Amino acid sequence: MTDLVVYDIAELAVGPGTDEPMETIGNAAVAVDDGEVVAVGDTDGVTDEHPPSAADAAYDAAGQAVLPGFVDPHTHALFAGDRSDEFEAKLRGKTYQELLAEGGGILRTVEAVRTADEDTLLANLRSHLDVMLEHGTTTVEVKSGYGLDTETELRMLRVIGRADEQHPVDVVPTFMGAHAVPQGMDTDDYVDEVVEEQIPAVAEQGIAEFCDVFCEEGVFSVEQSRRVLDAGMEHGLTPKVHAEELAHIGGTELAAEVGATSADHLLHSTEEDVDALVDAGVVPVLLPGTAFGLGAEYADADVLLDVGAPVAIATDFNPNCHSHSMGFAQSLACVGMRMTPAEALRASTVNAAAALDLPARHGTLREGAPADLVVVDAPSFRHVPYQYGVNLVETVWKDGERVQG
Ligand SMILES: N=CN[C@@H](CCC(=O)O)C(=O)O
Ligand SMILES: [Zn+2]
Repeated sequence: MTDLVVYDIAELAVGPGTDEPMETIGNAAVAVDDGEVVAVGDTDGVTDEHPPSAADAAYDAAGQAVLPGFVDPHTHALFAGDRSDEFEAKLRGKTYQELLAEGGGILRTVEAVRTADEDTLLANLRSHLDVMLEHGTTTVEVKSGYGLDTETELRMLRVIGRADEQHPVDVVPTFMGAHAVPQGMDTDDYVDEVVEEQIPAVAEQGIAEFCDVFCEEGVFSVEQSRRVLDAGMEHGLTPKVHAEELAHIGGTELAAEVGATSADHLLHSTEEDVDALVDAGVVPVLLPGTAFGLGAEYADADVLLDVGAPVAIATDFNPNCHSHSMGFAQSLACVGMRMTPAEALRASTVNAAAALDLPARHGTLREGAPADLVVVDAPSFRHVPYQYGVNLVETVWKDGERVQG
């Protein structure tokens, strides 16, 4: 017995092809059993073997496209407070660094998160996950990093874990105690605290998978970042790096050196950095929404794509980049970084899954993949970036369960 058959799909995006970023099948169908894709192909072939009338559920997707659920591999989606006034300050010329130096930016969110109780934080995160799911995201990475002390960092990671249990969207937890330096504290002293107190406590509770660091001019140096990532690895946390966002200081090379799963931002990376990433198998995660919001130049996706790097994109959803939508990230990737819609979809699915070390087939709709399916009310995946500013997502299944629409 088949759990679900989606048939008459105008265009099914199955995953990367041998010679193309995204292989598609026209007039397609997909059959699902036990949360997994069990058959995919043209409608006649699939429905002969898995008749819609005999399935537990069937969906006629005539005129619509079906895509793998989006994987958003870089967010700071757990926060409290409101920083919309900083949006205006930045429009009047204030820089991100100036806001942080004045105790604004991340440090303002830290104040709000420290005083918020666990249930409030959970409600905040769940409401953001709802919006992400409405926009087709079925897996998201969420970082801590607005606590900057052991107690609050642990509280954030507990909330991230509870949200993962309660919400249909899969939530991947990343520890980011080294997101900023608490006000009035010496940076080296704070790195000592992250290394000696926060990381062991996080590891003991087993509540994070990755350890990330803001390797940036005026925040954590390469040396300080290396200490954090080394300590994380000693405690079983896989490294990720915020690299070359505001200036070039060597975060990309550090990511390559420690064998990070991903290096993220890369607005100021050089060609040598790109070679180092590719040689080390580090996934480059580009965050076009951040460049858009900062009014900065976009990352150079071409130089990465030209050497065959598995470019991923993410929303970077946070109070400084308030977008939940991977569709909007795709529009920006196309218009701002000249990626093709097929490259942008691949970057939002299979490559984004690689940025989270997810098992093979995640982010595809091939046989054996998790049945994370998104139906868009348009005839092709190309319409997702093309129709910017609207949400085309109509229906979403997560692990074969209908969770949206
Ligand atoms: N740049 C560092 N961290 C976040 C921003 C967090 C914030 O401003 O609250 C980022 O990746 O964009
Ligand atoms: Zn970030």
